[in-house]
Amino acid sequence: MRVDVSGLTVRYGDVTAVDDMSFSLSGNKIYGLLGRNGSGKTSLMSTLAGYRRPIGSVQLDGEPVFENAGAMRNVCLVRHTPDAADKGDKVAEALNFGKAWRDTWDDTYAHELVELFKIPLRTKVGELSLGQRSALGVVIGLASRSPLTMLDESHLGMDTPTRYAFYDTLLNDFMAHPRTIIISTHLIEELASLLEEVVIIDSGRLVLQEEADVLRSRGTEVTGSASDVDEFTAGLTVLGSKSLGRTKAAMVYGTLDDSQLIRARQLGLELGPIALQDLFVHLTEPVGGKR
Ligand SMILES: Nc1ncnc2c1ncn2[C@@H]1O[C@H](COP(=O)(O)OP(=O)(O)OP(=O)(O)O)[C@@H](O)[C@H]1O
Repeated sequence: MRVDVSGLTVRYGDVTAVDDMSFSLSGNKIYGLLGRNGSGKTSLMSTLAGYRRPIGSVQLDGEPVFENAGAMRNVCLVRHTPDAADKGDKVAEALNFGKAWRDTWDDTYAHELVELFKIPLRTKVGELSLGQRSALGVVIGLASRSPLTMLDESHLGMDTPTRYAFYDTLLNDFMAHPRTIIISTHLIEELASLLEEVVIIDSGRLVLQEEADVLRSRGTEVTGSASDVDEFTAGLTVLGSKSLGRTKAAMVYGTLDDSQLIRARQLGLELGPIALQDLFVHLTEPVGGKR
């Protein structure tokens, strides 16, 4: 499903959560929506799901989503907890709700996932542990097979092995059933290999939208003897560095030109990729104010 956002603003009283944002997603990819706390991710996704009237325009496959039941049936937004379900409902009832609401729902898959994540079907949603509630959200998101599926930090409560099982499951299911999946997360490195395209927002504004590989290629880790690394990185944008004895590794932002690559070779420096997480930190406003 294609997503077109144009001049979108979301306000809560005096607070502008999304500020005149425009972008398009061509669809059928796994997108990472990255942004610091309070940057507007949830507000943006709620608007994409048609939960609030947009100031500006939000179109899914060329149709406005707000007050458009047909378009909304093609969207599944899972937040931190499965809000589709009443907390007094049992898990099985929550799944039935998903099935009733979504034409693309795969009930057999939903029950496979419930088993995989060991979610007790007869327990009330409100009585699940945090991790089980997160897993239920993820089950609803995946089994919905919605053309636009948005997972808003929905895996946050899962422990590490469960999160890794979720990442594997997500990728396998996406490959079998390509659709537009938008995931917001603060655990960027864990998810980085799954993301095909990245949208970074900050203070309600779009910072960049880029293929994940292209974004990664914008940074380089330079490793070698501390003095050589210092010489090489003088005048470059260094995002951070770490030292071990006389060896130093510095993260450099920006593409290196041919002469810099030759110099690196002359100095015997090792050049490697940089973590998406480090680029993200650089591209968004630091804690405490402007860079
Ligand atoms: N219901 C609301 N009423 C008033 N202000 C709100 C409301 N929801 C969000 N905001 C404000 O809008 C801004 C964006 O919040 P939003 O939840 O969209 O950000 P987020 O990127 O999802 O944050 P986080 O990563 O912390 O979940 C914040 O300043 C927040 O305080």
